Amino acid sequence: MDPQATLTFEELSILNERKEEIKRDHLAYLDQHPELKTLMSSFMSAVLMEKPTDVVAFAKAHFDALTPIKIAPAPLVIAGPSGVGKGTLINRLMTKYPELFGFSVSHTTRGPREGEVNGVAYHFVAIDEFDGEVAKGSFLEHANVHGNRYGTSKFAVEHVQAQEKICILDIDVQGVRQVKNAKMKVNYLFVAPPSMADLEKRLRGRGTETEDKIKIRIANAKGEVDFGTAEGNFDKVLVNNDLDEAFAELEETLAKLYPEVRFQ
Ligand SMILES: Nc1ncnc2c1ncn2[C@@H]1O[C@H](COP(=O)(O)OP(=O)(O)OP(=O)(O)O)[C@@H](O)[C@H]1O
Repeated sequence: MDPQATLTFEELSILNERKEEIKRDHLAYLDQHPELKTLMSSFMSAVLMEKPTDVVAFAKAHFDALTPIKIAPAPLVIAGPSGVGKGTLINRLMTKYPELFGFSVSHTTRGPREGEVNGVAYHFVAIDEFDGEVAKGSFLEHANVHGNRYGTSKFAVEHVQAQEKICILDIDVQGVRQVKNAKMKVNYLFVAPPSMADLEKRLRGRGTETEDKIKIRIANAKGEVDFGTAEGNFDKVLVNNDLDEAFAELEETLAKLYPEVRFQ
């Protein structure tokens, strides 16, 4: 007898829901491991070319001889409220490990400022072109900032990955939500302030914002910290209290997230 025939409607829907959940989980895993497809199709091609009689022995020899595939390092998102110290930590990283990290070149619809070279500072594009790229799904994330559009294209990130560098994405919480929808393996780090009072002190201390802007940033920070510290949103929440300690913890975190890279 079919074992499912004895289940109640409620049990059946729980079972179906569970099956869907497992399917989603499997698909998410496959999305994060594109190398699996390469491995399996290269094995199948080898089998079909050789047509071995002993497939198991052939498989053993095939996988034993495998040299590690160079896998592009996952980009690193560093998010956190304005003034928390993201830029400070990133500068330190870039200074200490200049060859390990890179930045992607963003697209923008704002005009170039003096000295800004197209393709270096930004890809400067017209609004129509920007919208076209949005429609094509070219952007990992994009936003409107003070009337101008900014976006990080997948291609720009892949360009950094192709140089075997970890692409740092210094983006806000809205950007993080968008990147999470893109099917790309990304590591997520959230930088949190020791307290809101400390955050405010840093923003004022930096002296780059007007009082109104400081107020807006502080008001936004609460929601950002809630999102950043919520279970499952980030791989690591780093509290930037003492800068040296936070940097040491950042290095430890990176060593775990990128076991193939040496951080010391
Ligand atoms: N651990 C720390 N202790 C005290 N001050 C800090 C610390 N980290 C950074 N700062 C100071 O806080 C201010 C803000 O830092 P920073 O500009 O790096 O922030 P940010 O997160 O990049 O901000 P934004 O998102 O607005 O660019 C700077 O003046 C910086 O020197």
